[in-house]
Amino acid sequence: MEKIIVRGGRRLEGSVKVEGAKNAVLPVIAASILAKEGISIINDVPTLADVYTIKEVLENLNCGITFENNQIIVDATDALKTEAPFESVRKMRASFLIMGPLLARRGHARIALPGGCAIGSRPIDQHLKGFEAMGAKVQIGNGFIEAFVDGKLKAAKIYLDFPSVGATENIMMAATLAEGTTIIENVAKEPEIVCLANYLNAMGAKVRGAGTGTIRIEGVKELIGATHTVICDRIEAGTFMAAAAITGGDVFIEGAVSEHLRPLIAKMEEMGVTIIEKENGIRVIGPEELKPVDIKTMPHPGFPTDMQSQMMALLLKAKGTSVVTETVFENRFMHVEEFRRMNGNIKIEGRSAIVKGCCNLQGAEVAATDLRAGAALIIAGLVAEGCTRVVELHHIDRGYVNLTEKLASLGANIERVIEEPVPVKEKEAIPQSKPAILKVNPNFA
Ligand SMILES: CC(=O)N[C@H]1[C@@H](OP(=O)(O)OP(=O)(O)OC[C@H]2O[C@@H](n3ccc(=O)[nH]c3=O)[C@H](O)[C@@H]2O)O[C@H](CO)[C@@H](O)[C@@H]1O
Ligand SMILES: C=C(OP(=O)(O)O)C(=O)O
Repeated sequence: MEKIIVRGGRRLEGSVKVEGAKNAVLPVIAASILAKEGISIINDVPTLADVYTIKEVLENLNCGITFENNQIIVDATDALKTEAPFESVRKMRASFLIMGPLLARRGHARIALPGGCAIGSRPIDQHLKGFEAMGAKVQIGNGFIEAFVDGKLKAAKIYLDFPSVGATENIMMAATLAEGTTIIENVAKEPEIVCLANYLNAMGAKVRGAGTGTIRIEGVKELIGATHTVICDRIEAGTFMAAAAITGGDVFIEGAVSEHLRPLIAKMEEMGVTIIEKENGIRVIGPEELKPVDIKTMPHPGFPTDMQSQMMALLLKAKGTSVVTETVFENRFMHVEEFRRMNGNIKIEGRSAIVKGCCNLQGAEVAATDLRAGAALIIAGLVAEGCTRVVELHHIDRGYVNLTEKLASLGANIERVIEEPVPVKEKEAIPQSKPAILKVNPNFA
């Protein structure tokens, strides 16, 4: 079984470079199928499992797509198929983002229902409400969602019940080729929405207001392929900020964009972390003692849910009690049980977690319950006594490129290995601190 093994106690120092953002590149790749003419060149694409998944989804739709040297080239000019099977949607919910572009370009899409996942049930009602308002007929059956439109989608005024990132993106993409001007209100304002709007506009779309609460999209006749560079990953940047801070380290995070990280910077400063904002990144200097803070996750520009678990790791080392409230996903506290294995003192009360800091974290065998939880357990492992072994690494590979290597380059004692299960009898003879490491995974060596 593959594991990441962290031995706590090292201070992180040095410089680390952030990749292109997963949550920006996935909708951009989905949007590339809107181009009936010309190719799209997408730069700074991270080599993540999710990127390979969406590449496969596009290949199955009959797109030409190559991925080399962090660049994706998409040729969607041939006739597109309009069906995405369960396999691709099951692996990654963001596959559903092809629904809007397919409806706009082909007037039909049949996509397997995404289903729930570890962090919550994650319905798609707001996406569908938008498509229906634009004239699509939607039906659900046999595990699929099928949507049709007679002729072209028609512009509509749509008010989202919640500023859903995915619904904003899907409806925005669908509206680019609709007849008339669509207005979407109460939309998500995340930097990834702005990144997608910029790409759509480079393709010839007329999208205005991305980054504010209302987006207006004047439909155009057709879109052509364009070149686009995706923004830096603010969540990967935030993960390194937390890792630097918890070890009392001094790390420069190259590529981190301060404007995208305001809520995190504010909370870290409240905790006593020194943040120096530079043009090409952020320097983070951890204090000797972290102060407790309360956190409530909210849509952007509120505190990001995707940083909640990494921040909880940090709060476990703060001197005092903090309250973390999760308002975006109903079930995003799965990591609490894993922190408890590491001697974390956390109590859940409804949507809040009461974190009693300054506990003596201890290394343990723990499981990544989602990609950010995996990163959070590694962060806790950096300061835990002894050895932390993190399993279920496929989650981490969805969202982080070479996380182990990057942390090791900053001085962490961390490695990714394949360990074979030790038979029960032998297990008794092997001391816990010496794992039976058979080989280091060559892909991550
Ligand atoms: C690939 C990607 O970009 N993923 C991000 C995106 O996910 P995603 O786009 O799935 O997240 P949403 O913003 O849509 O979801 C936020 C909340 O709205 C609810 N909801 C959403 C759609 C809908 O039709 N109905 C509904 O009730 C969800 O269940 C959830 O409780 O934004 C999340 C919130 O910042 C991040 O955690 C994810 O990392
Ligand atoms: C929840 C996340 O991603 P996704 O929406 O792709 O599951 C995340 O990036 O933390």
